[in-house]
Amino acid sequence: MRVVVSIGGSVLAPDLAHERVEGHADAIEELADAGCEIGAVVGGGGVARDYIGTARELGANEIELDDIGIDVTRLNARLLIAALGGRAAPSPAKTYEDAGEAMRRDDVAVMGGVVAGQTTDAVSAALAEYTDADLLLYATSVPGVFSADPNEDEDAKHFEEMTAGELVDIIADVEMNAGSSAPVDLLAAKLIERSGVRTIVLDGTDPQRIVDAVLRGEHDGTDVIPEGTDDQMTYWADG
Ligand SMILES: Nc1ncnc2c1ncn2[C@@H]1O[C@H](COP(=O)(O)OP(=O)(O)O)[C@@H](O)[C@H]1O
Ligand SMILES: O=c1ccn([C@@H]2O[C@H](COP(=O)(O)OP(=O)(O)O)[C@@H](O)[C@H]2O)c(=O)[nH]1
Repeated sequence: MRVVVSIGGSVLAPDLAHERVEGHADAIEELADAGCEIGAVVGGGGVARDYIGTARELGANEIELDDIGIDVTRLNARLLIAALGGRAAPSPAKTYEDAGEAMRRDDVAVMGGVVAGQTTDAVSAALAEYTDADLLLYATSVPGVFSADPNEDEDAKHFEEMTAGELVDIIADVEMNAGSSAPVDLLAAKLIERSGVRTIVLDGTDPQRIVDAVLRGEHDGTDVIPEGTDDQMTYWADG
C-alpha cells in the first residue's frame, strides 16, 4: 500500500521539541514496517508564519513570502529526516520525480514545499497523484474538515464523510495568502477531486492516530470519498 502523509508544521513542529518529531518518525517507521511505501510532506507551521510576517512588514511580495515559507518547510523536513535516520532519503525531495524514485527504492521520501503559490497540502495531493497512492492522509491540528473554521465558529459542523467536490466548495471560501490556514488548500482539493485518491483529514497531534487510520481504518476525522465509488473503504489490515 502506497501512502502519502501530509504533516502540518503546526503538528510536527509547533516548537522544536525533539520528542514530537521522534513520535512522528516512529509512526512512519511503524507504517513502513507494516509494508507501506511512504511519502511524507512536511509543512512550515508557526515558524513559517513568523518569518512570513516579518518579511511582509519588510515589504516582501507574496511570491517572495512563499519562497521563505518553502525554505522553512524544508527545514522542518530535515528534522523528520534526521529522526528517521537511514529509513529516509537524505535530503528533502524538490521534485515529485525524486520523491517517487526514493519511494520505489523503499526509502521514506520526505518533502517540503515545491513552488510558490500553494501550500504543502497541494504538494501532498500532487505526490499522491504522481505516485498513484492508495491513500492520502492529512495530519492537521483540527479533527477534520468542518463547515466553517472551528476555531472561529463554534457552530461549525464536523464532516465524517464528504465528496471531493464538497471539499472543493468548502475550501473555496477560505482566503488564500502566504501563511494562511485551512485543513487543505484549494489546489489540493482540486487535485484530490481530479485524481480520485482516497483521502483522510484528521487531528494528527498524536501520531498514533495516523497509524490507526492507515493500518486499521480507525479515525475520528473526515473521509473524503472519491466520487463514483461506494462508501466502503478497504484498509491495509483487510488484506
Ligand atoms: N472549514 C474548516 N475546517 C477545518 N479547519 C479549518 C476550516 N477553515 C479554516 N480552518 C483552520 O485550518 C487550520 C488548519 O490549518 P493549518 O493551521 O495550516 O494546519 P497545518 O499546519 O496542519 O497545515 C485549523 O486550525 C483551522 O483553524
Ligand atoms: O509548495 C509550497 C509549499 C509551501 N509554500 C509556502 O510556505 C508556507 C508554509 O507551508 P504550509 O502552509 O504548507 O505549512 P503549514 O502552515 O500548513 O504547516 C505556505 O503558506 C506558503 O506560503 C509555498 O509557497 N509552496
